Amino acid sequence: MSSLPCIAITSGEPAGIGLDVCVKLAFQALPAGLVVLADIAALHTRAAQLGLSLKTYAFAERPQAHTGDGRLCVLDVHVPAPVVAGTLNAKNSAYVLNMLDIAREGCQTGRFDAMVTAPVHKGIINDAGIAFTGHTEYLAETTHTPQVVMMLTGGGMRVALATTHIPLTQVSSAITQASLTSTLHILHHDLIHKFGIEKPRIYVAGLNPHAGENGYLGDEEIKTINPVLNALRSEGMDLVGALPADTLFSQKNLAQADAFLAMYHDQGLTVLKHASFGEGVNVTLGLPITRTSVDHGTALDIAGSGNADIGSLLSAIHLAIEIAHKQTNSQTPKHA
Ligand SMILES: NC(=O)c1ccc[n+]([C@@H]2O[C@H](COP(=O)([O-])OP(=O)(O)OC[C@H]3O[C@@H](n4cnc5c(N)ncnc54)[C@H](O)[C@@H]3O)[C@@H](O)[C@H]2O)c1
Ligand SMILES: N[C@H](C(=O)O)[C@H](O)COP(=O)(O)O
Repeated sequence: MSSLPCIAITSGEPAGIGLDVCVKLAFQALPAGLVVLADIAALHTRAAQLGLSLKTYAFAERPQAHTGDGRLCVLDVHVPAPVVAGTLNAKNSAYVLNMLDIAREGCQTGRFDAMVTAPVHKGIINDAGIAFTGHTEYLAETTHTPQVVMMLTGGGMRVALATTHIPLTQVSSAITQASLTSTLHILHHDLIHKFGIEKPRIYVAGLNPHAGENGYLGDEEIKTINPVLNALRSEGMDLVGALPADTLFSQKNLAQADAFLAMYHDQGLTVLKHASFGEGVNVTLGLPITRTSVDHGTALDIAGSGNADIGSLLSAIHLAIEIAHKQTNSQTPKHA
């Protein structure tokens, strides 16, 4: 990597606010070269709709430093059907995934140092006949990574998830001793290597009310979670729990935890997004590439209105830059 990381930004679902926040990015200085993947005509149309004077230049090998002077470096990806802000069209779903594939391949070949994703709409991709539950699972599958971990940062906390985009009825059976062990290994490893935390302390939630109340309110803590925590403690991991989820995120614990592990999506993300929505970052741990993302969805209700906040995208880019630098430093041979 040159001293200026090259970050690919996928603009996401074209009917959503991904294009809005990418246009707004042209007016923000950042310490990186940025390449926005989007249909260039759709990007200009959205800029005009927002009343912003956007200039673009085509991506060659490395983008120039992103100075916030109203220009964007764009890798043009053709969108097949007309783009209407706020109105989904399943004919454009393959385009959304195509941008992800180009960014992911670019990270794998070293063309890009990291990818940052603007939001996609899971439903419309499925409507197009493509099974899709999220970027996290899609990038795991397309990089042939058996397990990854979703973690969000924001509001002074990091919250990782033991399960991601599955129905609530499947959560209990999806948490096995093997999956939880692997999740904690990935989380522990990436807190050290991507976040520079020497000895991470991880607070782990139970699954049931009051962490199962000694088995009277559910036995996943006794049968699955606590045996895993005990085994990993004997490997040297600093783990606290399994704790009742309702008091897990107390101010006292926030001050002491490097990360929390929640058992399912809304157990953890409700708390984090309450504290930081609009500034948070979603990062996929365990991937062979660096990927961060916004904390919000496609917000079809405000697409094209000018009301989309760019805060989370900026935070996601800053974290991608930070991780890209850390990865480079850890790969640089130390000379005596
Ligand atoms: N990273 C991602 O790809 C990602 C993340 C979350 C949700 N989603 C997807 O987005 C779609 C819509 O999800 P949702 O409705 O649950 O959540 P949403 O985040 O799109 O919207 C929730 C509310 O927050 C507002 N909002 C969202 N982002 C905003 C921003 N940047 N500035 C100002 N207001 C903003 C919206 O207007 C809406 O009122 C779903 O398909 C969901 O799966 C994708
Ligand atoms: N669970 C994420 C969130 O609430 O922000 C979101 O659905 C995006 O997930 P992917 O990064 O897997 O698309």
